[in-house]
Amino acid sequence: MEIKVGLLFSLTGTTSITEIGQWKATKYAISKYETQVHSITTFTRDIRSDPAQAAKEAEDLAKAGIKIFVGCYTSACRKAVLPVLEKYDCLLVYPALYEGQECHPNVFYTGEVPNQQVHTLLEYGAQHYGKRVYAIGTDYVYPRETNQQVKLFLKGKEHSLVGERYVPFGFTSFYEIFQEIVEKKPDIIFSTLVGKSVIPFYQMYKQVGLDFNEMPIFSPITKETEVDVMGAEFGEGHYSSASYFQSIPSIENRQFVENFQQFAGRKQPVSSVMFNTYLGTQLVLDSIVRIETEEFREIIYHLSGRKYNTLCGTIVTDPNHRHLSRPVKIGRVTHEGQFETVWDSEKEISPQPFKLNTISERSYHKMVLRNWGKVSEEAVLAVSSEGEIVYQSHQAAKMTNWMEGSFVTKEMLEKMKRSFYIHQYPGKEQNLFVLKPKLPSISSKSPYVFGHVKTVNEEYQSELEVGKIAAESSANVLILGETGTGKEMVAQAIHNMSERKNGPFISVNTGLLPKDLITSELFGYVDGAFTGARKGGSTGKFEAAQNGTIFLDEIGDMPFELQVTLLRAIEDKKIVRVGDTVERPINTRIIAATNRDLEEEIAYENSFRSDLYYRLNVLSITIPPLRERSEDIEHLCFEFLKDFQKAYNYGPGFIKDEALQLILSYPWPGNIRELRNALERAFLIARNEGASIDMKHLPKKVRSFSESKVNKLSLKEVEKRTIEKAVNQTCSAAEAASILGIARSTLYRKMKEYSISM
Ligand SMILES: Nc1ncnc2c1ncn2[C@@H]1O[C@H](COP(=O)(O)OP(=O)(O)OP(=O)(O)O)[C@@H](O)[C@H]1O
Repeated sequence: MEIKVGLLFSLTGTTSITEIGQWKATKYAISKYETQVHSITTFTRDIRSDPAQAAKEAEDLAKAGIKIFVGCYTSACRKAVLPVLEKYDCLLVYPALYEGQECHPNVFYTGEVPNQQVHTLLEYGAQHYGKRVYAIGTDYVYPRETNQQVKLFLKGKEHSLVGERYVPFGFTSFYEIFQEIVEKKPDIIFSTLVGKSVIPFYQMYKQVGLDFNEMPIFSPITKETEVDVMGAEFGEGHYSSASYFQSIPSIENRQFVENFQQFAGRKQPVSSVMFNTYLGTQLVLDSIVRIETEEFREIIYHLSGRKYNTLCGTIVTDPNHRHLSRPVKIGRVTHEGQFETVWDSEKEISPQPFKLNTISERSYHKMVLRNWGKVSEEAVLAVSSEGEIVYQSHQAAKMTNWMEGSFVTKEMLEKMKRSFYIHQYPGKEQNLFVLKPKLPSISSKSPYVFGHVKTVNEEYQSELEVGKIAAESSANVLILGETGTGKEMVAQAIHNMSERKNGPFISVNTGLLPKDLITSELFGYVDGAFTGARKGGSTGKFEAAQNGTIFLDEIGDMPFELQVTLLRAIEDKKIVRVGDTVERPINTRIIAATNRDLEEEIAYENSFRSDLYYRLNVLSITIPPLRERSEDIEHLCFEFLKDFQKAYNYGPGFIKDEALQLILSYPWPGNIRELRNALERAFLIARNEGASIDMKHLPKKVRSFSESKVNKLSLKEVEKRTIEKAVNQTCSAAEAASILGIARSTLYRKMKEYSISM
């Protein structure tokens, strides 16, 4: 008899580390039949961890007359080939542990289902480590579905899920997740990560200093193959469960491992996923040979209810849903990278692929929600009619700290209403909530006041404490902050609160002055000092600020060669007018400001004198940009509205909720100045209409911001890649900066931001 078998495995792609071993196991099982009278031809297709590729390859082979398939490790790939199996009357041996919830007539399932593998693991974890579980998984069907069952299981046992995170296929940067794990202090970590993400996850576990004796990882997936790739030192002490481990000490198993490694390569680890693949292939080939047909219904019928003695004990094919009853073991990784059995069911555990009272049955349009939640920065929450949280977008989880699967109590709802603006979209089976954080209202938290500057932001408040110290002394002050953050207002407040308050406050923007006029503006000049000089000469700003304060704005823009003159004046407390020889004493407090990073300029650009910097920077105040203190936006808006009402006699005193949300989420690159201007414009238009301020009154770039958020993210990505490319192509930062057309200091800053190294 001639048998053709299609092998659908990912020989490349993120899950290839597991699937290559499965592919070898299938070939090994088939090789056993090659000596018999039957000829078996295999057709291998690399499905590249990609469901669409799996469906395409399966269809191509099915069209060519292949009836028997083995493979499709991920549930996404399996689900993608089901229509092909139906259309061409084919059989798939699906040899991976999976989430259950399926009983397809064309599939023979030889992997473990959650009640066999996951529940046993969790039970063992609770008994030996504790009941608080943190779940981390790859973002696709198996982990999400498995965790739904984990939640049901935990709820029934009064255990708790303290964290639940999903990462995309191939994800590698787990640092932030480990920070969360450390914060939440679970007793065990339950991992359903698949593919290449498994390796950095276990490696980083060790690097961040976690202890497997305190908080081990329990994973139904991470087996001998993955431990081999990550290195035994990273796998050691963690747990998995399966029917089969390479370390099963029987003579038969040692023989099997020996023979298989002779076939597949000496170093090939053997895992349960591979054993299940070998077993499934062997059982199906046995049936075909016995009943002499490739007709899938006949094969299934022949397999149903059969009992087999295998290397891991007795296995029975369930006649109803074609999953296997089997014994299950829990193993802990030794320092040699093998599993030491710490628990053994000894008896078979029947498969229960269908959980009762499933959450997913109720989760209407869940996939749509999930996809939306991924691309959107909105905080989206779906709550079933019974009050269960059936879905949270990443943002929502971050904001609420709630868990999927938990129930919203009355208190939680109250708290939600206090903290968020809630847009509710009622559905048939569940309600959708979109949450937007409310800022603490002005009345509930009175702002910190420093002159005319008010803030509820704690970081800014502690900076302004330095302002109070400055007001009580005569020390020079350097104010740092982006344009429009209110540097001049802070300088004015320091002056007004100081003992010089009755003296003048003179503001000079050194950045705006023409280079050849800076000295005469600051220090004055005598008659005939230069062409065009006013008759009788003129006093400069320093003298004008006598007994008061001089505010030197944009000090970072002052030409390098003039900085020394300024330094001398500060050190000697004397000035000489241009064209004069007489030294005049000055009693002026200096407050300087800049939006540039002077330390970087000193270090990398050599465009600012360090001695001047240290003279000016006796006390420094850094004003956070508005995007980092969005809690200040609401009260600023209302202060501005009051100012405008006074200035224009009347006008709107309110901003509609939706417009306020937009204002709160916009990053305000021009800071308070931009906010004030935007609001003044909105005030005037709304005033004309006799209405409150609404979305339509805001400037277009503010209105279009929320739609462009996703693009903005990718712009950042593009920026990162461009810098990486320039850095990789060149040998020095100077060269890379010149290719990019940016200052070297900017390049260093960006490289730091994106963690790029030379
Ligand atoms: N705390 C505040 N409360 C109310 N208005 C403020 C506040 N801070 C700044 N503003 C307003 O924002 C605008 C910009 O402020 P200011 O000129 O002090 O900023 P700046 O940082 O010195 O700007 P630049 O860097 O461009 O010189 C002004 O209209 C000012 O009135």
